[in-house]
Amino acid sequence: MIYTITLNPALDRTLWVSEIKEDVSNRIIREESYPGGKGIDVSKVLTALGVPNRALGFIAGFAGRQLEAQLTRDGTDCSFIPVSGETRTNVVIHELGSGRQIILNSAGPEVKPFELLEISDLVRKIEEPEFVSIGGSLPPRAHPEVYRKIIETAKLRRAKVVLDVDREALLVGIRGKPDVIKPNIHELSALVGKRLEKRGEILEAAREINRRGVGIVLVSMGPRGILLVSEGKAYQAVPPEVEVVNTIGAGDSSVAGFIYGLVAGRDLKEALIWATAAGTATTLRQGTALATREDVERIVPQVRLETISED
Ligand SMILES: Nc1ncnc2c1ncn2[C@@H]1O[C@H](COP(=O)(O)OP(=O)(O)O)[C@@H](O)[C@H]1O
Ligand SMILES: O=P(O)(O)OC[C@H]1O[C@](O)(COP(=O)(O)O)[C@@H](O)[C@@H]1O
Repeated sequence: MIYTITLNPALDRTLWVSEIKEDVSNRIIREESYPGGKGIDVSKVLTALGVPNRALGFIAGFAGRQLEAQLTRDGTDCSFIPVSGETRTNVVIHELGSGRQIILNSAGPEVKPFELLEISDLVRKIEEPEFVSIGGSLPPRAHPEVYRKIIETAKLRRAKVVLDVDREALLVGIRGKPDVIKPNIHELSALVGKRLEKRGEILEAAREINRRGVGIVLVSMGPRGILLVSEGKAYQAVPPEVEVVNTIGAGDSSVAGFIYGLVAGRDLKEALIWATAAGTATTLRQGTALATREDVERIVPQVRLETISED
C-alpha cells in the first residue's frame, strides 16, 4: 500500500478575474476549490493513475471537512487526524488579460506536539507500507525534526520514503535518509547553499546529497524536465513542448508519476519518464486540477531520455 503524508493540507481556491485593479471591486468570473497540499496532490494523481493509496495528515474545521469530503468523493482514500482551528485555504488568482498568476499560501492551523507524535504512531501501525510519500510545509511552530522522525519510523517499517519539502524541513529531513527527494532547482540550491544553474552544477549538488544518504535525487527543472541522480547513474528526461495553462501541482504530480513507475515494476529510467510526463500532464489543466491518466499516457512516448552516466 502507498501512503502519503501532508501535515499542512490546504483547500486550493482558484479565482479567475479579467484584470486586477486597485481600489475598485474586482469581479470574479469563475472560482473553484480543490483539496491540495503536496502529499494530497500525490495521492490524487496516484488515484488518477489507478494506484490504491491512502492520504494521511491533519485536518481542521469546516475547510478540513470539505477537503476530506471532496477527496473521498473523487475516489481517494484518506484517514486524517482532526485538530482544532481551520485547515488553510490557499488562493490562486488568475488574471485572464495578462495571464499573470498570483499564489497566496496561508500558514494553516497549529498542530500540538502530542498531535504531531500521533502521525508517527500511525506510521508505526499502517499495514504493509510499500511507499510513504511526505510533502509540503510544516504547520506553524512545528519543528522540522518531525519529518526526520516520520522518515525513520517509515523506514523501520521497510517502506521506501519519498520526501518533497523545502528549506529547513528539507535540510533536517534528509538526516533521516529518505530514499528519494524531489527538490526543484531553487530548493536544491538552498539545500547546498549555492546558486545552481548549469547541468554540471546541479549534478554535482545532487551527488553531494546522494553522499549524505539519499539514494535517489530527482531535480525538477520545469520545461527542462527532471534530472535523476543515484550513485553512479544520472539521467535527464525532457518533456515535449506543451501549451502550459498552469504549473501548480506539477512537482507533486511528478512525485506520483515516479512512484507509479516503481510500483508498476519499471526501472529507474522508465519511472523517470513517467514522473516527467505526469508533471507535464498537470501543466495542461486549469486551476489546481491535476494530471489525467489519459494525458500522462499520451505524453510518456514523447518524453526524451538522455543517459548522462551509468557506472
Ligand atoms: N513549462 C513546462 N513545460 C513542460 N513541462 C513542465 C513545465 N513546467 C513543469 N513541467 C513538468 O512538471 C515537472 C515538475 O515541475 P517543476 O516546476 O519543476 O516542479 P515544482 O512544481 O516542484 O517547482 C517538470 O519536471 C516537467 O516535467
Ligand atoms: O505546503 P506548501 O509549501 O505551502 O505548499 C502547498 C501548495 O503546494 C501545492 O501542493 C502545489 O505544489 P507544487 O506546485 O510544488 O507541486 C498546492 O496544492 C498547495 O496549495
